[in-house]
Amino acid sequence: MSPVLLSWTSAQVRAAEEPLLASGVPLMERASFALAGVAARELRALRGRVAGSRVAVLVGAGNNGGDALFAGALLAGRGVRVDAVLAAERVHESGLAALVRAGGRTVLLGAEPGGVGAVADVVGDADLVVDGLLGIGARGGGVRGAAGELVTLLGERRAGGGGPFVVAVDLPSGVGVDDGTRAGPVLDADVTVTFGGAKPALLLPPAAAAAGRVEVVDLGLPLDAQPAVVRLEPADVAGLWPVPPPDAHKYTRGVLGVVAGTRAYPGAAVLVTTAAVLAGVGMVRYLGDVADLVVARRPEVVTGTGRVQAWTLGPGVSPEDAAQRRRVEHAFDGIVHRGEPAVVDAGALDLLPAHVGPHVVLTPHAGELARLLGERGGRDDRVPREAVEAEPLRWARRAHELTGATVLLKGAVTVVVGPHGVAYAQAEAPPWLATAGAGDVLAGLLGAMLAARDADVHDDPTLPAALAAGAALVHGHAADRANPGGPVAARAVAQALPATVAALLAGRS
Ligand SMILES: NC(=O)C1=CN([C@@H]2O[C@H](COP(=O)(O)OP(=O)(O)OC[C@H]3O[C@@H](n4cnc5c(N)ncnc54)[C@H](OP(=O)(O)O)[C@@H]3O)[C@@H](O)[C@H]2O)[C@@H](O)CC1
Ligand SMILES: [K+]
Repeated sequence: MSPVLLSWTSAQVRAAEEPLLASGVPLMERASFALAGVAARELRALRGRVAGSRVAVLVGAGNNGGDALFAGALLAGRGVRVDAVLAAERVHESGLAALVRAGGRTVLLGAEPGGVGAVADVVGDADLVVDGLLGIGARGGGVRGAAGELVTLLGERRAGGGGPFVVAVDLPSGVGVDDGTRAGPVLDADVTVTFGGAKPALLLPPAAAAAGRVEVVDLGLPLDAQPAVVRLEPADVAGLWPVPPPDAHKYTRGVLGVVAGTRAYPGAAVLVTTAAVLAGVGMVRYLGDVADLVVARRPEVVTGTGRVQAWTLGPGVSPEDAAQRRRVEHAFDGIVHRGEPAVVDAGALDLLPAHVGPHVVLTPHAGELARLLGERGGRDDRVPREAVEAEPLRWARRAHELTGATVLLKGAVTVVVGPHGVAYAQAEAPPWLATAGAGDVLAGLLGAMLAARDADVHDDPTLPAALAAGAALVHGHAADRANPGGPVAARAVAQALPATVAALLAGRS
């Protein structure tokens, strides 16, 4: 078992398994053995024993159902009472034979007196459910037919706090495998045992929330293509963070220009500059109307124009404010003509030039992304905020296509897309981080990273996406460090940055 870091699409997984299957490698045997091991471990945790417990196995028409049947057979062989619910007339033949041989019982969904409701009662009374309805062969749109009804009934039980522990086979059934959508009945899981490598749905919102804890079973698949979606882990931060060399001085560590805040929203200026200073940028140059307040709060900040390596533009800026608007537009000059990297947030999103490069990182939330798509795209791009939330990867990609920028879409899981198909999904943010000013801290933190690594950003157009994902990770960890498991104010998140970065660099986080 390894942590979930990389995910591959169903097509990539199929391509990787093909040569192994052709040479007779028993992939299903390995998969179902590992699956049965996880189920047995969970039963022991739940009931204190394996033998004598009750497991319901949900079996779809494909190989996902085959995995579940073989695992069911192994569990039956260990004294578990196994009831297999067959959701299709034809299921994996040798899996079914193995289950029956081992003493498992079967019910055919739809043929039972009492209908789906009666089957839901049997399943609901089990200690543990093995969900083998759909795997990478799922076509999306949720689980269809009677199995979909069963999934809905089981979901209602879970929502009511009841219902058995669910172990999903490969994926929670019903999710969009490659796009992370949940557009119909989905069986939410406590644990997902996924084979070969993770799939995008296990990392991407909104589907990822259905997966529970994800365990990857290594099947030795030759997955050497670029992963579809990546999740950075804490150990990756050291490779991204601009650790100063011994001969560093403030200019080599980067100067970040900040256009943020107005008299009406002065707090954003303080939060952005505080975060950038505490993230260790060489120098912050603040441009705006609340310089006195900024300097009073952060005496390290300088004011007035001058050379910068990167920009953070937009927090607390209203495009109607003529002076701030001019400063943002002036900064875009350097960004477009000299290639200075930039974070473009909030009010500056409305002032973005028609086309920029991936050295510009947009940091919208779903509502802002919907607005940007509506203004810059065609008729099909005019979607409400809810559509962006339902398919964040798709719409972040679309915004990248339309603008050329790297896009960091904020949410409970933050999605980042860049050029050449790179995509990240970071889930570190505790729900407490959904608070005013948290985005300003992220914008300052990411600006500091871009300022210090501006030369590398010129050389590698995919680096801003990695830095943005790294910033999201650091941001989430800082919130946790500021107040583990409880409410947190944006300023406290900024103040936690130095210790958070030190812990991540030392491998203590
Ligand atoms: N990767 C690996 O290395 C290994 C992979 N293995 C396992 O194989 C799994 C993939 O198996 P698979 O290809 O047979 O597809 P799977 O998801 O079981 O079902 C396809 C069936 O479902 C149906 N169906 C589709 N959408 C539907 C919907 N919304 N609602 C209802 N039905 C729907 C579809 O019907 P159709 O739409 O075509 O009419 C078809 O009949 C994989 O996830 C893993 O568990 C391991 O055994 C070994 C190692
Ligand atoms: K499944």
